[in-house]
Amino acid sequence: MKIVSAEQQYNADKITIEKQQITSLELMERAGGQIFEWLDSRLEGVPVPVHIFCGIGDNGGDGMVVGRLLIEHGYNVVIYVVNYSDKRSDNFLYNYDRIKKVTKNWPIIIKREAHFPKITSEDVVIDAIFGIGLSRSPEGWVKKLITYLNETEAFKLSIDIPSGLFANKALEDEDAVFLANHTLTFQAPKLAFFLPKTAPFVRDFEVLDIGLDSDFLDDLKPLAHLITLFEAKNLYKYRDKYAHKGTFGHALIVGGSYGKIGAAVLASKAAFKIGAGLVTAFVPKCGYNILQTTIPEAMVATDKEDEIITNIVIDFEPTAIGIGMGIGKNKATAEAITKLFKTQNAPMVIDADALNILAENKEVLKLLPKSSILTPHPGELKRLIGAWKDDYEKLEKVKKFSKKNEAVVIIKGAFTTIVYMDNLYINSTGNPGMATGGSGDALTGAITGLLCQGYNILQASLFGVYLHGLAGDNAANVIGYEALMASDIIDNLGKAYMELFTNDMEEPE
Ligand SMILES: NC(=O)C1=CN([C@@H]2O[C@H](COP(=O)(O)OP(=O)(O)OC[C@H]3O[C@@H](n4cnc5c(N)ncnc54)[C@H](O)[C@@H]3O)[C@@H](O)[C@H]2O)[C@@H](O)CC1
Ligand SMILES: Nc1ncnc2c1ncn2[C@@H]1O[C@H](COP(=O)(O)OP(=O)(O)O)[C@@H](O)[C@H]1O
Ligand SMILES: [K+]
Repeated sequence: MKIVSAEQQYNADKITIEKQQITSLELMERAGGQIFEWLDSRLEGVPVPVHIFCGIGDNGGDGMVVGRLLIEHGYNVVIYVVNYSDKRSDNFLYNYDRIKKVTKNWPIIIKREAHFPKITSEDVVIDAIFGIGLSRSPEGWVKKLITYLNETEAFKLSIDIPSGLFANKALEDEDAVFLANHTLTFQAPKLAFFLPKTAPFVRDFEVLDIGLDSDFLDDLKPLAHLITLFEAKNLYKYRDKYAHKGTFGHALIVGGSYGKIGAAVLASKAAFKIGAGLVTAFVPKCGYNILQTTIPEAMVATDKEDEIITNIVIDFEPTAIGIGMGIGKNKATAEAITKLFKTQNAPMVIDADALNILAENKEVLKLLPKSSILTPHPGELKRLIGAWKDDYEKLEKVKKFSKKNEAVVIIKGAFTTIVYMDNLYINSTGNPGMATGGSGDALTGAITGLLCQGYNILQASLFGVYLHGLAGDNAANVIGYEALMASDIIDNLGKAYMELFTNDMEEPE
């Protein structure tokens, strides 16, 4: 699914109006109508008090449409005009006027703090104050209104975007943003919905299809792609009936040190569970028995040292390499990585301490093989590219890094973001239960296992992150967030694959 900029959204509106020969009022009616239907199907006629706060732009116009439709259907609605300016949009004015025809209760004008209404926890608050047209952070009494509404315990629904957030620009004042329980956004999600500083204001969101011109949307280069079930399914490579284990490659997992052999175990298991044909784990000597007993399917090669990796010697040609989990930052280990970079041609997934070694030794970074995949969490990323002033600068810095090194960078976290050259991809699966030791090791193993099966570096990154998150979601559905451990993610990878096609297998009605 495409994530578009505010400018692209305005262009899509404009082109749709031209091509479908409709007025912007008709488009607004469509948009407001969708919000109404969403509400009506949930409220089912129950007249809970609904307070709609409308700004004076088109977002406010949407709010007026929703208000009118709710009133027409017998709901208990109070509409407010958040009158922060006298420059009311035409669409707003027209829909403001139409309220007169359906009720004697004319919208209440709010111009100062004294006008703020009482809201109870039983009420519904709809935020139609600012949409994607916000040009600067709300100030004065409008900011106070937003803070006031945030403090109420009512259910809070934002139309298009929580007021105070910019669709694709850094947040200026986090105290001036509506804190929505749910956001209903038009046609395409906004980038702000996925970035660490702004996503918490959106919480849950749904995209409402308002029928904008599909040719225009298909052709445009979006700000980012959201990876959903649809995209994941398209990535899947079917298995040939006559395939043999050689078809699915040989993964080399280089990980572990004394006390952290489990990292290599998790990555090796994940490589198998995602479908690698063969897996060899390269570990310090102390890991030999552990690997052989925990994963009998894996082959094991060991370093000459007992506790750390100092020289990676293997007697086969790996299809892909996953490296870094639990290896530590010992000088000899850094040297072993340098040598591996110089001698190996297989694509590599570089994680954890291997990333820290890269960050601390710019000479090693220079040797980073082209077409590598780096999987930093935000802490590791900061060490690699330096600090950033906001989420947008971070993404620009990572794009630059990706281009310079021809590498895929996977920024892990909620809404893991995959950066390749100038392109951004945002993952839609995963949950806070996955914030647990070892889940990153499982991801590295999974991506390595996909590379082994012929997925290219971008495909393996996107598909691996999606399946890893989906497996985590499946696990959380059964055991909850708290009990979830990295092994549960790995155990659910098979189910995640199957879920890709669950709907396809259902009998047509
Ligand atoms: N154009 C269309 O056909 C459609 C537009 N839609 C709605 O239109 C919205 C965008 O509408 P607008 O472009 O009118 O913009 P908004 O309604 O987001 O409005 C903000 C208005 O206030 C002004 N403003 C911005 N920041 C301010 C601040 N801090 N203090 C005071 N004033 C400020 C802006 O100049 C703008 O006119 C979308 O988010 C969506 O809800 C939908 O109805 C779908 C169709
Ligand atoms: N709140 C969250 N929502 C979704 N995914 C998460 C969340 N927290 C962590 N994850 C995922 O779990 C993994 C954690 O990786 P990492 O931080 O490297 O952990 P570790 O080093 O313990 O293995 C990443 O894939 C990340 O995207
Ligand atoms: K809004």
